[in-house]
Amino acid sequence: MKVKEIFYSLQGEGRFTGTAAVFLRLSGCNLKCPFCDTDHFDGTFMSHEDIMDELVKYPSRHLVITGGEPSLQLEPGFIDMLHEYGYFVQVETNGTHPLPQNVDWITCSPKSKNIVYDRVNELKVVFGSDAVGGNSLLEHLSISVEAEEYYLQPCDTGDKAVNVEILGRCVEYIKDNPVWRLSLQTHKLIDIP
Ligand SMILES: C[S@@+](CC[C@H](N)C(=O)[O-])C[C@H]1O[C@@H](n2cnc3c(N)ncnc32)[C@H](O)[C@@H]1O
Ligand SMILES: Nc1nc2[nH]cc(C(=O)O)c2c(=O)[nH]1
Ligand code: SF4
Ligand SMILES: [Mg+2]
Repeated sequence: MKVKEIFYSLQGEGRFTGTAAVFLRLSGCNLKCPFCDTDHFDGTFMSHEDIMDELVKYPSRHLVITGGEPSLQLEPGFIDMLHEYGYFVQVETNGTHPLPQNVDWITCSPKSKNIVYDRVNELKVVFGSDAVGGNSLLEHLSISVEAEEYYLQPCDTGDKAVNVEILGRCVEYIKDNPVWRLSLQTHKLIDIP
């Protein structure tokens, strides 16, 4: 697989915020979101065994596979291998391409109408970027995806004043639509990876 980076941190977003987690960031994506906060372009080709050797150096068995778009590279056999080593496998996906069925937790953050899921574990919608239609991206995309948990994550625009304005609207939106919960990118707040 083409790997951008492997690192150890706390899950900063959504349901497992604050959980010590190993991150496997895979290279490449099929979308070009204008607000994307991640460099996922180059990378190193690694075998499943090479990746496993890196992951087990860290004590947590919560693995977050992200990217880029991990669904473009993940195979069920690799998830089986992770399970044999005791990992709980959470995957961050844009939802445009199916994931192996043996993934433990799907966190879907849609940006396109072409979503292959009717239901995921966690829906995490980026909120408030003009580039994605302002307030409710889901309404903008006119898709419906069911989930166990629903999060709105204010868009990090890189401009503090704009971020504050987006956060204010996000809070008001959640107060009016209480199925949603706030997901802050807490790793950025405390300056960890
Ligand atoms: C970099 S993406 C990689 C996984 C997958 N391609 C996706 O989009 O879900 C990881 C998470 O960061 C979120 N994200 C990306 N750019 C963001 C930004 N500027 N502000 C807030 N969240 C952002 C995405 O929506 C996604 O939930
Ligand atoms: N700490 C931390 N938590 C995260 N949760 C999802 C991330 C991602 O880039 O997918 C991410 C990330 O980049 N860092
Ligand atoms: S789908 Fe995810 S990784 Fe790809 S460009 Fe959008 S936010 Fe970035
Ligand atoms: Mg990130």
